[in-house]
Amino acid sequence: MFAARNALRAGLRQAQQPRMFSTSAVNNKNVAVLGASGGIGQPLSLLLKNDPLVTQLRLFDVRLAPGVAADIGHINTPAVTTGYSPDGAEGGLEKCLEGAEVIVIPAGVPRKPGMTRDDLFNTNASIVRDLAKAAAKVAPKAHMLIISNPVNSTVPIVREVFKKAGVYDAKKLFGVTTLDVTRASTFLSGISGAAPSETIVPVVGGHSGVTIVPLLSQAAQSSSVKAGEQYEKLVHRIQFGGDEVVKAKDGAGSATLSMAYAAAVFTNSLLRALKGEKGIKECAYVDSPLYKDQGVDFFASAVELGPEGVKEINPIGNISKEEEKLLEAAVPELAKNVQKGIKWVGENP
Ligand SMILES: NC(=O)C1=CN([C@@H]2O[C@H](COP(=O)(O)OP(=O)(O)OC[C@H]3O[C@@H](n4cnc5c(N)ncnc54)[C@H](O)[C@@H]3O)[C@@H](O)[C@H]2O)C=CC1
Ligand SMILES: O=C([O-])CC(=O)C(=O)O
Repeated sequence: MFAARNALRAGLRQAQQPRMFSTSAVNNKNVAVLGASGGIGQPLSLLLKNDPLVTQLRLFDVRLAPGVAADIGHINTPAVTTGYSPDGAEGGLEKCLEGAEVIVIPAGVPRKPGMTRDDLFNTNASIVRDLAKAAAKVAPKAHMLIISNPVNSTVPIVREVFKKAGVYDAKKLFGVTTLDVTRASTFLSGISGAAPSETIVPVVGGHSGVTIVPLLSQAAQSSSVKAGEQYEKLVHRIQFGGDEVVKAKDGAGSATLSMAYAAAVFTNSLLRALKGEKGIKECAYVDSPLYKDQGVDFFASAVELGPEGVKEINPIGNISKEEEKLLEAAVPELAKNVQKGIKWVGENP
């Protein structure tokens, strides 16, 4: 009977431990989420509260952030959670950003059916610019993780804001493209039957339609995909996975839960690298030399993360003829997206 009771207690104790991310290291990381009350922001904040590497969790939104923080703050994990709104008692955006080491930005409007990510530019460009301005002022050394679409253009906007403020560090700016990698893994494992955790597909380029280039030939399970129709359908599904969710949500927005998961995974990888863990790689959209000669200042590829952020940008590696064609289509489109962001913020500083 005692044995049974002890087992129950042990089980409960285990159930009460924060799970999902593994680490036992002591840490001290201050993470801010801007746009924390939204479809992505809320589950992302929940997942970050469950990440033992986060010790301070600062939530900002133009609405509801103190409420979200009060709710999440009751979870018995170490992160001390505080909510900030523009006119709240805790102080506004700048107060939220004080001391932030990692700033994750899912603020902005999502797509509705029939829209492209680029259709969000007019609304989201100024939201991201203003949040970046505050970050450049209050937390200039923070790592910036940009989720707001169109990522291909919002990330260059953040760079220009930081450059103008004289605080730009290319190693610390990331467009979060982890959802593309997550989808590629899920969809390929659905075909091959291998565990998703063992199905790793680098996805390079950018984060919209044809700029999303899955390098299926580099996955261990690549031979399970038949050349021709099956390959083309898989590539299309990875490139347009976002549309699948937008259509299914039928006007109520785009991917939020899978995106929150993907951003929490990326943030955890970065936090582990910042505290010195070696050999951590993620695909991310970064200031990259790979296609700069073609006007593409930012490009997603596998990046080794280190204590300063980007440690090394890996080359694309060996790719198939099909993937070469996908890259040929992606690069000019990406160049346009990058230049659009730079031009806009130049005219709207
Ligand atoms: N990078 C990626 O892979 C993905 C990016 N996204 C993008 O993420 C963005 C957010 O999507 P959802 O969370 O679904 O939208 P949502 O509308 O549910 O949430 C956005 C939140 O941003 C807040 N917000 C608006 N202006 C703000 C400001 N100036 N400061 C702080 N907060 C502000 C809103 O109050 C709202 O709570 C969209 O642009 C969407 O396209 C979505 C999925 C994947
Ligand atoms: O499709 C969208 O608009 C949201 C997004 O970026 C994604 O789900 O990949």
